[in-house]
Amino acid sequence: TQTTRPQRMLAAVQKNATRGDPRSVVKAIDQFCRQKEWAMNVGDEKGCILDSVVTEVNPATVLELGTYCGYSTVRIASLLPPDAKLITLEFNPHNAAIARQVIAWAGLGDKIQLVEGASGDWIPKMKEKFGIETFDLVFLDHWKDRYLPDTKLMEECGLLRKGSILLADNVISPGTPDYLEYIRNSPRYKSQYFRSHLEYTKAEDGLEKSVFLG
Ligand SMILES: CCCNc1ncnc2c1ncn2[C@@H]1O[C@H](/C=C/CNC(=O)c2cc(-c3ccc(F)cc3)cc(O)c2O)[C@H](C)[C@H]1O
Ligand SMILES: [Mg+2]
Repeated sequence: TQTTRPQRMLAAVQKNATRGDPRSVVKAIDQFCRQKEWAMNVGDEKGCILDSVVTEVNPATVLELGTYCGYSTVRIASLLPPDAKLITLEFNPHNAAIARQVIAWAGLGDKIQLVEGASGDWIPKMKEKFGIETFDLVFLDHWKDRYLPDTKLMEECGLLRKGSILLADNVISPGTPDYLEYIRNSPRYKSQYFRSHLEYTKAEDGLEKSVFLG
């Protein structure tokens, strides 16, 4: 029977990456997407911007919205300090199952908590279920029309503190107009656009980095 793209991506990781070596997992997925099949991972070019933000913030707590196959999950977790925690939300069970295996192959299981469920349901439970006070860094990469409602929900749930960083993928392609309008005009955020390209293509895309001012 026909395999899915996430399954083929996982097979490429298991074939070409070294167990326990997160950067080789990232490299294997990028090669698969460049040489075999495009997939909506943040990719190598925007990934370098993501790396620089993660390194600069050096977060103890990270939330990722939209795991998909775990590419950015592994990329972020590979740069975290020893006791840091990354919680990633994925509501599609098939994607979650693939991502768990990608994360395991990278050997990052103890840094990453993959929660299978919808952001709207789980953001309000972060404190009680995971003992999280606030997030130092949030990476938004799920459905583009959910960036704004979920950001407002995180504000309401007190999950952002003065200095928390929001990093949003795809603010140009596919685009997140309502989120950009809000975050760039709100006095509660200071935003910066990092121009880049849509993963594995020459089309424009970029990441919006926003600091919550409290
Ligand atoms: C109500 C649920 C909300 N809460 C949720 N809670 C938990 N998990 C959620 C929630 N909403 C979604 N997810 C999961 O996150 C993933 C979804 C990711 C979505 N990403 C894109 O659509 C995209 C498109 C392009 C693109 C660009 C150009 C093109 F031509 C084509 C494609 C590029 C990109 O870099 C992109 O990230 C995953 C598939 C999905 O199950
Ligand atoms: Mg994306």
